[in-house]
Amino acid sequence: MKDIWTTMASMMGVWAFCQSILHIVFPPDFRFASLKFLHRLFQWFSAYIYYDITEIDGVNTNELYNAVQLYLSASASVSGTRLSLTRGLNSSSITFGLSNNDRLVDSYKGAAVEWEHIVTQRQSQSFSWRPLPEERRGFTLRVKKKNKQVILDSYLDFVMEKANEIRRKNQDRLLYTNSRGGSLDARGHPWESVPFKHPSTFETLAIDPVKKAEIMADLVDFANGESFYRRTGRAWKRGYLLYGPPGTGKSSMIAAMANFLGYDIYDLELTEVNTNSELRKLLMKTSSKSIIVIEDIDCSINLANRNTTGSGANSGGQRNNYDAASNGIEDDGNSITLSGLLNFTDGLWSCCGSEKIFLFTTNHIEKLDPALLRSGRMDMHIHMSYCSFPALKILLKNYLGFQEDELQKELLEELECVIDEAEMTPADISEVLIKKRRDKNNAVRELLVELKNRVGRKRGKSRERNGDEIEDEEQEKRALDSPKDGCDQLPETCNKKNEGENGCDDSDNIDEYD
Ligand SMILES: Nc1ncnc2c1ncn2[C@@H]1O[C@H](COP(=O)(O)OP(=O)(O)OP(=O)(O)O)[C@@H](O)[C@H]1O
Ligand SMILES: [Mg+2]
Repeated sequence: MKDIWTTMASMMGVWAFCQSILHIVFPPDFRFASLKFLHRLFQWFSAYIYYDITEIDGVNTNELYNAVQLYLSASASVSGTRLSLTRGLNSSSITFGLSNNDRLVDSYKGAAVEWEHIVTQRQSQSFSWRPLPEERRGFTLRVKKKNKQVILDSYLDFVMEKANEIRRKNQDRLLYTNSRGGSLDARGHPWESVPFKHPSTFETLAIDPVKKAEIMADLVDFANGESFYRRTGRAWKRGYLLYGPPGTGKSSMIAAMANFLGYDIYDLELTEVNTNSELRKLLMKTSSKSIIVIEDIDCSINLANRNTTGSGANSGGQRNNYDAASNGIEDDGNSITLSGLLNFTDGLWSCCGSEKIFLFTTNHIEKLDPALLRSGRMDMHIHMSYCSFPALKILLKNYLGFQEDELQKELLEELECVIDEAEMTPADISEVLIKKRRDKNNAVRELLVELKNRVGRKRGKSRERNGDEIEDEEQEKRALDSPKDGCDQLPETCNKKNEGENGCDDSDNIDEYD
């Protein structure tokens, strides 16, 4: 034992002596250069290559760092023993992350990669426009040199894509609005956002199940159709027009679509947009995987006829048929045009970003210019109609918890008999069901009474109208038989051709459509 200690002491003495000789013979610069050389030599012979992904790239946040953290959170939650937990703003779930100096092995297309999370204290605060965090964080990615190409070519893109997917899944939907007019926020953004928490889903939506399935299949095809759209040279976007009377579920359908696809909603208030270029800027600032909504499009702008601009379809920013008087706005030539809106939905700018849905709603489809309705702009026209019998069954299930076989057969038959003729909207029916929901059976009976009353009133009115029409016809006949001086015009009759969903008493619509 004593011998061992003596040998070790003498070895350490020799080592100290050699070190002092090295210090004298080789100056610090030389030592540094030789260390660098040794490092290079090591790298040359090493089978691995290392990539550092730091949290802050200069003064900007490195998006790749955040993406890697999210991506690894999916695997870390299963395999890690010490994990960091985070919950982001507007996020409804917790994400896991690697703790300091933890490692995780991943594989991609047969290539194994190793991630290490490295956290060090920042030595000194160098000058910067914004304060930097005290810790310097980063990931080091270790890959075999032979796999370098596959990692650079597609693995990092794959990581970014997966991270976006996880972010979308974890984060609440956002509802954006341009209600600030043309002004921008501090980051130059024209949209304001709030978390979107609308509970409407396709399950709660009371529409014909066949139509519902068709819409859902169309949405799925769209969301999965990236390669199809690329192959056919089409912009990856789709337009839906929802039309029908008030209270038939157009807004609820928008919310259901957003919840189904997990998209954000941009609720575009056209009356807040002053020029075509402002409209374009708004479009440019929308993200992919989003639904751009213009509600009540017929009320937002006069869309009767784009040719009245006298300026062609692509004349963004020029004056048009904006009916300043009827909208109570000074016509100062600073207004959006129909052609601007057409370009917004199907022009070159409409495809900035991708995977976007344009969704317009209206109570009066007949008021819209055919150019706006054509395929490519509004690919699918969805008629939201009065409550049908299959839709009623959905409402009864949702509001009262009734399954179809729980209801008396006779009651169901009676409901089926009157529901179409009563022309009651799902909104009106839900109101009846909400009020009486504590007494389920009574609620259905009350609804039946209400439906029957409506049918009675409608039949009464139609009898009155028929009576008036017969009277009118007789008067007309009498007038023709014995024309009086200065009365050579026929009495005005209702233009059935243009009769909208709400009957023909809306003479304004008919005039404008003609
Ligand atoms: N098809 C439906 N399925 C389920 N609920 C509906 C449906 N239609 C309407 N409702 C109920 O009625 C209310 C009003 O519906 P919604 O706002 O979607 O109608 P709308 O067609 O957008 O009306 P408007 O044309 O006036 O904007 C909603 O809160 C919803 O609960
Ligand atoms: Mg609505």
